[in-house]
Amino acid sequence: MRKKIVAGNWKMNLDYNEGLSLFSEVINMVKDEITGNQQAVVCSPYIHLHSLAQLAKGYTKVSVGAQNAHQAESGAYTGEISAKMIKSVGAEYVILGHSERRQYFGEDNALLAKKTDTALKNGLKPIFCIGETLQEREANQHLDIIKSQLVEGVFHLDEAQFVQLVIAYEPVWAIGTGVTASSGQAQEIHAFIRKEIAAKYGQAVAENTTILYGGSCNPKNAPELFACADIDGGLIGGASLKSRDFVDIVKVFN
Ligand SMILES: O=C[C@H](O)COP(=O)(O)O
Repeated sequence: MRKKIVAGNWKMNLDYNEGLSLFSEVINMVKDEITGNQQAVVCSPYIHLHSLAQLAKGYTKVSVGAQNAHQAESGAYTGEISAKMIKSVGAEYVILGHSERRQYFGEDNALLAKKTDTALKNGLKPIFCIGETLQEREANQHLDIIKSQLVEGVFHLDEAQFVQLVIAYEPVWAIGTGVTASSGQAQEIHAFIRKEIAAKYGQAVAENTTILYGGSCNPKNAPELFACADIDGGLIGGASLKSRDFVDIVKVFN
């Protein structure tokens, strides 16, 4: 049975104190309300990571992650943060390849392949994001785009490495727009992703890979999305900034 995960991506929001109080609320709600085996992951800005990891100690259903990591182990990269640093403060996950990193910071599949290698080498679990733009979908290129993101970004990994990954499908046109992919559209792509993983790593690996949906996911639409056979949770942006909404999404798997 593959792991169900709901990951919050705070993006560049919340100062230090705001982040700590939101996270404390999340922990308290998860402690009291989560009855299943699902995992809540909070991916915060770097400044919060150490404190959040301390607060999460002893709460096995809540983990902490970063939103990016550099591809190099260390060195003269002013302003950057390494995977080893992230791991050293107690984070378990790192988001890689988010469409905002691809769009605004020019991150391409080749760079993301290196970032994935470095994250894994340092014991972080990448939440590897893939997804097409509206233009690509309208041109009927979405399956090709998603396949190339997988092939060029993560299919160089051996099986032992690949099983550490979580994949997140985020159609770019659904991120922060209020337009969610329909459950049918999302399921179609998740099934496609699982089929590609099966072709590369075999059915057993594919069956055990957690594939998240992201893009305007909220407590209202999450139940229908998460009921789909190949959707194992969500990567949540805006709704993760409200403790009640985020935990209500986590609770879908109760
Ligand atoms: O990482 C999260 C996604 O970008 C989704 O963001 P959103 O829930 O605000 O649409």
